[in-house]
Amino acid sequence: MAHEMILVETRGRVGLITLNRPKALNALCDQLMEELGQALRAFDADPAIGCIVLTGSEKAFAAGADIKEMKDRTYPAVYFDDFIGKRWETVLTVQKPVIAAVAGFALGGGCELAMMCDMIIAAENAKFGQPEINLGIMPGAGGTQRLTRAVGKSKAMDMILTGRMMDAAEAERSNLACRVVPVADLVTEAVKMGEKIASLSGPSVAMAKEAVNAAYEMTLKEGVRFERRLFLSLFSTEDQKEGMAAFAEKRPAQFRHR
Ligand SMILES: CC(C)(O)CC(=O)SCCNC(=O)CCNC(=O)[C@H](O)C(C)(C)COP(=O)(O)OP(=O)(O)OC[C@H]1O[C@@H](n2cnc3c(N)ncnc32)[C@H](O)[C@@H]1OP(=O)(O)O
Repeated sequence: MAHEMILVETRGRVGLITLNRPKALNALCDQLMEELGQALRAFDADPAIGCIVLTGSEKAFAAGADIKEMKDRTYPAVYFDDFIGKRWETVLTVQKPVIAAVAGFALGGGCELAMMCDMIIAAENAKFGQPEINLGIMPGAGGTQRLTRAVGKSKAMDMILTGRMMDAAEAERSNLACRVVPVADLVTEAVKMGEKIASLSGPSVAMAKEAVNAAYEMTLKEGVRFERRLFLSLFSTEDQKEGMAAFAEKRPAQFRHR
């Protein structure tokens, strides 16, 4: 399907989605979020794709929800439209890993969207923030929860209550980003990481992702039990037989994602 606000391409087994609304710094309007949801669902359903990279421009990953679009909305309108919920959370339903490759501003909903992904690679110029407080609102797409889990209460309070931005080095130090790379290398590095993941067994990658994400929602005991169930179930896959046989035979594994 044709998209106006995102670019969709494939690089080997990696699906690359680029937010492409440069004049508005990739502000996340309803249409953009609909298009993003469609692209994510399509890549998730495509057996030729093993990992997804989501990126923006050099200046902005995304400067948040579209303030001009939402400023005159009423409470009944946002309530009955399930504003945020139904359009924003598709990324959370994707079984394949999603890497956020962030350059420039990742603010408000932009930071929240990046945090909904499975990991964040930051370019050296990345700036993360939850500046909603300056607009007389607060984060509404998971920022108070995911930022707090990532960087801890004190730093999350600092950012959310003052609107202060965090640069890439601080984001890596604070566990918000898994690595920092030069701006010019961002997409190449993210795709390289995506290709590595996509070359591995699809079922084990998807289940490992599910188990790590479960750590946010379960007690340690429940999470370990959940992990054990998934781990044992992988002995029913061809890829487990192939991966272990390849090790024993000292040759590279040929995973078939089943
Ligand atoms: C999801 C929720 C519930 O959590 C809510 C939110 O996300 S609320 C939004 C939170 N984000 C912000 O408050 C950031 C708003 N933007 C800025 O503060 C600045 O634009 C900046 C610091 C990111 C960049 O500043 P600068 O380089 O000076 O560029 P600008 O001239 O300000 O912006 C260029 C152009 O983009 C438009 N723009 C930027 N952000 C948004 C936005 N979030 N929504 C709509 N439009 C946005 C800006 O208006 C400019 O366009 P023109 O007015 O020149 O046409």
